[in-house]
Amino acid sequence: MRHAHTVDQVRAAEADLMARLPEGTLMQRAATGLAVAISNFLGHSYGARVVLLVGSGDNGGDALYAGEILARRGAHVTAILLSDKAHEAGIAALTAAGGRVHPADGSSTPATAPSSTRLAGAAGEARWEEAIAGADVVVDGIVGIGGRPGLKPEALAVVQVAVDHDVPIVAVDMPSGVDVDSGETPAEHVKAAFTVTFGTHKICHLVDPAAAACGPVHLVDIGLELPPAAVSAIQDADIRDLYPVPHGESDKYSRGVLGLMAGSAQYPGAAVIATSGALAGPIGMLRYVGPDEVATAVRAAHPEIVAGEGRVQAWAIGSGLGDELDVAKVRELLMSEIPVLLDADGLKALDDSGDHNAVLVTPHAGELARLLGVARKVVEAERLKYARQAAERYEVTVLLKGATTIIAAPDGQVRVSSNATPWLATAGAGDVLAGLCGSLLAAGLSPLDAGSVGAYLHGAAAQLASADGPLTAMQVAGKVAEATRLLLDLA
Ligand SMILES: NC(=O)C1=CN([C@@H]2O[C@H](COP(=O)(O)OP(=O)(O)OC[C@H]3O[C@@H](n4cnc5c(N)ncnc54)[C@H](O)[C@@H]3O)[C@@H](O)[C@H]2O)[C@@H](O)CC1
Ligand SMILES: Nc1ncnc2c1ncn2[C@@H]1O[C@H](COP(=O)(O)OP(=O)(O)O)[C@@H](O)[C@H]1O
Ligand SMILES: [K+]
Repeated sequence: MRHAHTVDQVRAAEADLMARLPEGTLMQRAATGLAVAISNFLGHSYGARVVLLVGSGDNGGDALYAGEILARRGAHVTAILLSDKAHEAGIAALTAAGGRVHPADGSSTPATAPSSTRLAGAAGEARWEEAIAGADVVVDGIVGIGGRPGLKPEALAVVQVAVDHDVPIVAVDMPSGVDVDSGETPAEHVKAAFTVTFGTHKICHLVDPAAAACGPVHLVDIGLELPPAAVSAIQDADIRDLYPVPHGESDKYSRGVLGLMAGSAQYPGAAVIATSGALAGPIGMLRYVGPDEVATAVRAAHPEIVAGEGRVQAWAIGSGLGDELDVAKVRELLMSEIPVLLDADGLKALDDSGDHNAVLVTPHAGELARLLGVARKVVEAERLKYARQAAERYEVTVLLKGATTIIAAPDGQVRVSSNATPWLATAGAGDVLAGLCGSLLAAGLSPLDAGSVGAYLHGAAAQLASADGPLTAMQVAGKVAEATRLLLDLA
């Protein structure tokens, strides 16, 4: 897993470590990692044109010290101060290494800047706009974990010049302006080509919409000792750890039997597609329960299935169920010992009485909004918050679908999966996911593991099916086995 911590957790860990190290050590570690990442990105340091956007805090300090390192390796480094306050020692270090310092108001000397700044500003001739327009890279050291969401007008104006001239922006710790602890982006923010962060990931690196503004995230180890993560992102290696691989003693029953209630006269295809997803998962057998004509269609597409009720280890209920939903029956199943996955129409059977065993629900933002009685766009803007809220209120594990899929358990654990391709946003893709996650539940995984492994395999299969082009839901299902094989290293 890739772990993310809250700002409070990071500050506490930093305070612990700083108490044991000489002053400035952590910032030097951060700045060195940042300088290395920038020079790797550029392919060279000598002669590179680097512009630093420097805010009032230590995030700007990181940028200034990284600028110093790059300047000593022959880069032309210009710092633009966006605040009257800036990291004085960092400014002194940069100017001593030959870097230039400008205020953002177009003059060459900030009236209230430290004396070291004024000297350097007088030496620097180029106006800041020209410096940005001609830069190979702009370093966003405006704000870090101490930042409030949004950019002040002067910062926005400077960032806009970089955007207008297509200059890539490297975010220090995170793109300035995003909400660090929620991944929300309620106001203007930087959109980075990549992000260099320190000590641990922060929630904004893993949760959209902020995650999308980070680009690839490089983690620099600065030696922090951290508590359990607030949010974790599932990775390739986690599939090897969590996937229920059959062994010599396995038979079709012990591998798990899934009961599927999906499809209707109106949406018969959903049952066929969900079955494809389920059979591509780890179960030994699938029992389809639904209208005869849909069962016939499912059997025609998948002769492996068994139609009709029988013993199962989990239920997947809801994809394309339409008017076939039998709320009383579903509620009865929810109260049994058997884990249940609820998707699409099946979500209508959920109540917040807490009278149920292990439940995984798989809504998209619109369905989650209906469950919580809020507008869809509100959920889209605060995805983590609402996934957690629904998990707590309904006492179920919530898998919120989207470019980044969030899986929130009622005990507060949160995982994310972000390996999907936008081509996956196609009708029926959710049915494949419901079948696959149901299959993992039936094979014995907890709702949290079933949701996170299912979402990750679904994303990996979509990448294989897409190869950067269009795909259909059935093609995604058709690639789940190959994705699983690759991730389990059985290829
Ligand atoms: N604490 C440490 O030991 C380390 C901190 N590091 C760096 O320090 C950063 C945190 O530094 P700080 O705590 O100084 O906080 P920031 O550098 O995030 O800046 C906070 C300052 O910015 C102002 N501010 C807040 N929101 C703003 C906005 N939207 N627009 C403009 N100004 C705004 C605040 O008034 C405050 O003075 C980290 O993100 C990381 O880059 C690293 O050097 C690693 C070690
Ligand atoms: N922009 C996106 N990038 C990557 N994956 C996405 C994106 N939008 C949606 N998805 C994924 O596509 C699937 C769509 O599921 P869903 O909305 O339930 O569709 P349907 O109900 O038609 O099957 C989900 O797995 C979701 O996570
Ligand atoms: K930043």
